[in-house]
Amino acid sequence: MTDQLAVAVVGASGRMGSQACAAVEAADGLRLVGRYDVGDELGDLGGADVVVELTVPDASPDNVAHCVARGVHCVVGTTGWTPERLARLEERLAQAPSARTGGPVGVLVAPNFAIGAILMMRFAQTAARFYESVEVVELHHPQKVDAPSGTAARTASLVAAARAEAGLGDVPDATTRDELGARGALVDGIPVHSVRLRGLVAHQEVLLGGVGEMLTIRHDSFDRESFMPGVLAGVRGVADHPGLTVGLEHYLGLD
Ligand SMILES: NC(=O)C1=CN([C@@H]2O[C@H](COP(=O)(O)OP(=O)(O)OC[C@H]3O[C@@H](n4cnc5c(N)ncnc54)[C@H](OP(=O)(O)O)[C@@H]3O)[C@@H](O)[C@H]2O)C=CC1
Ligand SMILES: O=C(O)C1=N[C@H](C(=O)O)C[C@H](O)C1
Repeated sequence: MTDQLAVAVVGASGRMGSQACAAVEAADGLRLVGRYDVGDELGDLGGADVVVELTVPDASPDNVAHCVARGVHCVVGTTGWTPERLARLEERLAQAPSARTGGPVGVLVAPNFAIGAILMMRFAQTAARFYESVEVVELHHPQKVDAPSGTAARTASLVAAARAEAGLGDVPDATTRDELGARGALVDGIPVHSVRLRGLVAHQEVLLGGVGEMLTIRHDSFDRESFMPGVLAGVRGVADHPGLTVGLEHYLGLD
């Protein structure tokens, strides 16, 4: 029993948090030691070695700071981690005490835990330099509070970086009037469109256009079960990845 990894979930009553609790309880070598939700005192986190953080963008940075200050590794699925928030977290990690399990603290911020979504982002990154046009369409359940999705924002950033590295300029677009915002949000210059529809879970298309052709890269999460192997991979791997890691791909040999 003692060599089991102790895991606490923050946001434990939520759609993702409740499934993460069940996945941890069912996993070999893991022990669920705490469930925390809004209004709960995080305190010593039940003696957890690793916290899984699945709350809301406004709460996530403080929850993660609490874990880091106590030397507890953290696997973060919550969205809203802007470059500025990530930079502040890196500063905190540089001053963090050693983790309970030995060595420096690790934090994984994973915009998406589903393997297919990680591959979709990687494929889009690879394809980006070959296409003049690219747009991202993300489609989610209507309970989602943030737009665009963390996955879409991350995809757009990765694609924009790949385009810049290849010397591509702005995506072509003759629009001069868009009072209603019909052309979507621009993330690092890439248009991102958010759909909220009853019946959906989490879906994304990356549309890449060239002369006379189009490539569509699509991923669908039909069930939140699709995120759980990634959550568990994060929990098991975070102690071996000190400091800040953004994206589960870095735990999966996709570097
Ligand atoms: N990385 C990934 O693969 C995935 C990431 N997500 C992201 O995870 C996050 C959670 O999603 P989802 O489970 O659907 O959302 P839910 O709203 O279902 O769950 C969020 C939970 O966090 C609780 N909560 C709110 N504030 C705090 C706080 N300060 N401290 C502790 N708990 C708090 C909420 O309580 P209450 O309802 O009482 O306010 C709720 O139980 C979102 O940011 C979402 O985008 C979602 C799916 C996959
Ligand atoms: O809120 C959700 O549901 C999801 N959130 C994450 C995001 O914003 O990218 C991951 C996934 O898309 C599901």
